[in-house]
This record gives sequence, structure tokens and C-alpha cells, in this order.
Amino acid sequence: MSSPRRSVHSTDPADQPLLEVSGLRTQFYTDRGTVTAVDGVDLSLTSGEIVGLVGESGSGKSVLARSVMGLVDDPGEITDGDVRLNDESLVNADDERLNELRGGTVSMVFQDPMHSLNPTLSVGEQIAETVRLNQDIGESVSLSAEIKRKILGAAEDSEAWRRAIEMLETVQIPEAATRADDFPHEFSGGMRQRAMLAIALSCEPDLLIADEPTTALDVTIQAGILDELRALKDAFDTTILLITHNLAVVAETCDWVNVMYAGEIVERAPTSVLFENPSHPYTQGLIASTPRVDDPDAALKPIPGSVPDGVGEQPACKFAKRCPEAKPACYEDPPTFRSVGTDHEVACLRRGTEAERL
Ligand SMILES: Nc1ncnc2c1ncn2[C@@H]1O[C@H](COP(=O)(O)OP(=O)(O)OP(=O)(O)O)[C@@H](O)[C@H]1O
Ligand code: NI
Repeated sequence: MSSPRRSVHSTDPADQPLLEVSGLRTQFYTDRGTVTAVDGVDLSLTSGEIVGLVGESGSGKSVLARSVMGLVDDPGEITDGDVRLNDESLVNADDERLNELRGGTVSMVFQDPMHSLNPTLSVGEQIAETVRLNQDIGESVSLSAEIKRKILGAAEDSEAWRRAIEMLETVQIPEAATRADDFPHEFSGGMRQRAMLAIALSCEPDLLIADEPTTALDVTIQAGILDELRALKDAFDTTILLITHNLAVVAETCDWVNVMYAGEIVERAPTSVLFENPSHPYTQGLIASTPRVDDPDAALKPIPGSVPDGVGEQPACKFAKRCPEAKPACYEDPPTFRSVGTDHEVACLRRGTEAERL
């Protein structure tokens, strides 16, 4: 659904985005100094959209995702800005509330599946557990989960187990009924990633954050998972934030794309617009450095240099040092977003209307 971007300032509740990230800054206090991994990000997701977040390794995609979930690793913290889900602040929410939301409304597939599965429980049991928790949260406010489990006992357990197998089938684990008894170490990397997705989907979340959900998978299974994400969106109006450095995955799956560089969003547009008319020199560089599906033999032009590490002073435009179009002003004047087409915004002094453009 490529609905036009809705105004953040609209007073119509139907126009409110599901997720609204504003001015978000996340920093880590390390021996090297303070690392600013997310540096003033604004992001808005409307119900039923699949929104892509792309950028080179180290650009801050995972930290942004973890910040939204309230799961920033030590020694990091959110130092500025807000994350609002259905207009409720998550930055100010307590752990109890965050846990409640993470079990149902929001769920995340982490980039590192081995560290997010419990090694001591079978894969099926872990999915069944999520199903049970989700039912408890969804159905009962008066009865504690513990009591409810005792009363409902085996019947609910077998229902949760059946659902767990169904979810493993959904993410294309072969012989799901047998493999459900396996422990995470008995799964391949790709299967673990799919198991993580099964757990995330079994919450039937309103918002799914999927961090590189297909990276370890072969192309056929990758396509199946992407189909699954689209089907999920259609069936439940699930909003998905899809993080990847694979532009082909974005092109195929997302309604919108946000391009992230050194902790900042530098360009956003509907997917087709972004690929037909990339504007930011960084986006243009990313596309030129990626193999083309339609012309796999075309010469690739890597972007020279690398993503800054987020420590110390940066030029006003953090891409300036690597940018083929940089002018002295790019080092001095911070770029703000400019419109370069319908729903198409870019943070670059060298873009915009003739009057704006450097
Ligand atoms: N726990 C941490 N402590 C210190 N710095 C961190 C920590 N986690 C992330 N960072 C730093 O934050 C920056 C952004 O990292 P992040 O993992 O978000 O990048 P990414 O875009 O997800 O990259 P990739 O595509 O490789 O997954 C990097 O400079 C990284 O070193
Ligand atoms: Ni990452």
C-alpha cells in the first residue's frame, strides 16, 4: 500500500502513524570516546506499510532498531528524542510496559539469531511459549498467566504446540513436526533465522522489526520469506520495518525506503521513486556499488572510503569526505531535508530547488 506520506502534524487520529521516531539519538560510552550511533533520526511508519532501512555496515541500522524496542546494549543509551507507538512514548515507558508491548504489539527479528534463541529449550517449545504468552496477554487482564495455565493446562499447551508447528511450516522448515523437537544448535544458521521469524510472527504483532531477516538464507528460501512478510502485511495489516543492506530485497518488498548513513537518514522515498531517481550522492553510490539483477555483468563502482566510526567531530554533512560532489559549504552547513519530488526528500545541500541548491 503506497499511500501518500501522511503529515506528522495532522489532527485526524486516522492519520496518526503507528510508529513515530523523532530526533532520536543513541550513544555508546566506550574507551574510544562517545560513539553516536544514531544521530537525530526521524522516521514515521503508517499501518500496513513495509518500510525499508538500508545503508552500509556500521551506519546504525541495528542500533536504531534496538532503540525503538528499548533494547540498547550496554554501554549505550538513548540520549535524545522520542519513539512513539500509537502515540505512546516508548522512551519513557517502564520495563513492565515495554515487556508487555514486546510480547504482543511489537516484535523483532534480531540480526544474530543464535544469541536470541534459548539454547536449552527446543525450537518448538520456544515458539509455543510465545504463543501462550501472547494469548495470556491478549485474553485476560484479571487472571494471572500462571493461574490460567494451571486451569487450562494441557489443552492450551497442545494448541500452542500445534500453532508452533504451523509457524515452522510457514517459515518453510521442512518436516516441521519432527524438527520442532530440535534444539537451536541442531538447526543450521538459516533455519535459526527462520525460527526467529516464526517466533516473531507468532505474536501477530502490529509492528515487526526485521533486522537482516534473510541475509543468511539461500535465494529460494529468501524469496519465500519475503513472500511471507508480504502475506503477513496483507492478512493482518502488519507494519514492517525491514532492515537490510540488500537493495534487491528492498526493491522487491518495500513500499518505502529510508537510506541511512552514519546514524542519519539522508533520503526517503517510495521504493520505485528511489530506484528510478536516487538523489543523495550516497544513495547513488550505494546503487552503483550493488550488482544489478538486470545486468549482473555491469561494472561496479564501490564508494571510496568507509563509514565514520561515530566518535569525535564530523563535517556538517557526514558524507562530505566521500562525496564526489562535496563543496566547502558541505563541511560547514548541516543539510536539512529538501523535497525533490512527491514524497521524496533528501538531506543534501547540492539538491532541491534551484534556489535551495548549492
Ligand atoms: N554495544 C556497542 N558498543 C559500542 N558501539 C556500538 C555498539 N553497538 C553498535 N555500536 C556502534 O554503532 C555503530 C552502528 O552499528 P550498527 O550495528 O547499528 O550498524 P548496522 O548499520 O546495523 O551495520 P550492519 O549492516 O553491519 O549490521 C557502529 O559504529 C558500531 O560500532
Ligand atoms: Ni546491523
